[in-house]
Amino acid sequence: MRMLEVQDLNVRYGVVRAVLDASLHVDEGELVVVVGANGAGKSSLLRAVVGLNKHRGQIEFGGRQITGLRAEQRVKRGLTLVPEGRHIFGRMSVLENLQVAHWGATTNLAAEIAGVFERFPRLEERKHQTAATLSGGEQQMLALSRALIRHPRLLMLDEPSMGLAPKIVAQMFEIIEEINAAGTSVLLIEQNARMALSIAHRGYLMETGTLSGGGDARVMLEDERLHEAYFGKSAEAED
Ligand SMILES: Nc1ncnc2c1ncn2[C@@H]1O[C@H](COP(=O)(O)OP(=O)(O)OP(=O)(O)O)[C@@H](O)[C@H]1O
Repeated sequence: MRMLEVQDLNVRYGVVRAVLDASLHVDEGELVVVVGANGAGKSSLLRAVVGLNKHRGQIEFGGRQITGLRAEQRVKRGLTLVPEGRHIFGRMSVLENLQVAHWGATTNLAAEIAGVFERFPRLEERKHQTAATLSGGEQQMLALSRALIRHPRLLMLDEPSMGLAPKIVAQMFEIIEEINAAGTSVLLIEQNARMALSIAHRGYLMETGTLSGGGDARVMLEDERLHEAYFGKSAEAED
């Protein structure tokens, strides 16, 4: 079943056309990645899908049009974005961040928090620590947990590897793969193209606002044309 279907999406900021007629889809259970350079329009695409950017085009989620819905209505339907820069509440503790993320949900808070701590024991050790004092990797775990505590149907992640050490990046990708294997559909946006494609089912390439590809991620990994432009940096990081 189609989880997300985006057709002819356009985002512009004044005269800057950040996303040009972009079409993509994510099927239920899929892990799909959009790779591309800095400024290619990847964040603008995700922000439009969740309703944070003005946009033109069609967006269907779970078989229903969501194009006219506001961001909070889209989130209620199960669409969640973990934005670049993480967006956690720095002055609140880990526990408080999780409590706030759960507001309005009908599930049992204690059970949900226990679930988070089972997945991320590191967060339990630091549950009373102020979020701003966590390491980059721990902050990313907290941001992910804040999204997962609401059991999204589609988890969208904007550059989860940003600013993290290579070892932590590898852990983060493992966690994303696990979340997807446990049944959550994932749309991931990454500059770390090699690693992202190595965990994805399918991949798209974004270049100056234009989206292409959409095929098997393993085939993209072997595509010579992508090697020089997009895999160099991640190859260095692995050395
Ligand atoms: N609020 C804004 N106002 C004006 N221009 C913007 C705004 N946000 C983004 N842009 C421009 O739109 C283009 C796409 O930016 P976007 O952040 O979507 O790219 P990206 O692929 O996510 O890049 P990065 O990985 O650097 O975040 C860029 O040229 C950027 O300068």
